[in-house]
Amino acid sequence: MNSTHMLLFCLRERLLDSDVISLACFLVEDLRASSPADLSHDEYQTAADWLRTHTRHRPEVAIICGSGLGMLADTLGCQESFAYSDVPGFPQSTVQGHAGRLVFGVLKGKMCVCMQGRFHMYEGHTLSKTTFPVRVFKLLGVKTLIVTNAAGSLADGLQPGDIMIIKDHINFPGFVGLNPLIGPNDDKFGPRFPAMSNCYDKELRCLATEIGKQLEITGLMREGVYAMVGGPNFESIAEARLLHRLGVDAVGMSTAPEVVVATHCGLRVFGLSLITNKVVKTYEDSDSVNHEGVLEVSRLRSVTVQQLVTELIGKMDINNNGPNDAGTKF
Ligand SMILES: O=P(O)(O)O[C@@H]1C[C@H](O)[C@@H](CO)O1
Ligand code: HPA
Repeated sequence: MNSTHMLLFCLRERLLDSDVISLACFLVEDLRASSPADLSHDEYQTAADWLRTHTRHRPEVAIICGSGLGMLADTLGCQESFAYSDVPGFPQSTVQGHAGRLVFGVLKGKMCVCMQGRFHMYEGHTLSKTTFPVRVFKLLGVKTLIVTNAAGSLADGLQPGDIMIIKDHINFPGFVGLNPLIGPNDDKFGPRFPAMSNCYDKELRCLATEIGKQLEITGLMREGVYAMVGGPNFESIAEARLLHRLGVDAVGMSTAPEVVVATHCGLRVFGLSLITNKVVKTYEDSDSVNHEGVLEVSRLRSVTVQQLVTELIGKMDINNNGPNDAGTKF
């Protein structure tokens, strides 16, 4: 059932009023038109070639830093960094807590590249721009992508400061046709219909849990399902209740498109959410979330996240490309 069918179903079942349906159909079509896979292979290649000529680093692991988690990049040794504005094709970061730098370096003997700041759909970037760096990383020879984000908790067992290892995601924008893979498929990157049932690598999730035991932080860690909503507003109480009933453990405004594109091109993915707030689910609760509070919790826990990611990179088998890799095509 596509989004228009879904809206018509709601109308028939008298779940929504006809004016709301017309407006929603209009918005869905409008959003679809603004986010096709509109970049050519050459545009990714140009960025990758530019980076290859400007650095001698040849990264195997890429890390995307979530809100307030940019200091992950500070731990890299032998650093070389580039402002996004200098790299051909890279969009600009516009969100506080996302510095807008690409940092190359070495962590535990492995060559890494770190995005100090990511791109979000709500900033007005098309989804192909939002996920642009992921394909550039693939062209640079990256095999594993680590995604981190700040997220609100819907699960009773997840408190601010906890770390949720992402087991799976719900890509809500994808339900209404906002998917970075929409448009002509670039077969050089991956298949028209990629599977998403293995997108968060099981071996890396197990390894992270083991590392959590060694770091004595198991009390802070659990696995869960992350849901991406479009943002930029935080959830209404009715939306929070809906997400909770759907089995979502943590909600945020990023990550899913990056993981879809990474899985499409055969990258192995590990994801974690730093829980920065409880999502308000009752009308009696006078709490409300704000971005400054999100950044504060992220920064307070960033050393722990840094230790977990560093140990994970140190212990991961770089030659295991995970179940989605159909062989490198470049
Ligand atoms: O980039 P992430 O997903 O970590 O950022 C989250 C979602 C919003 O961009 C912001 C809200 O505070 O943090
Ligand atoms: O509660 C939240 N909702 C959506 N995105 C978020 N990012 C941090 N916290 C949240």
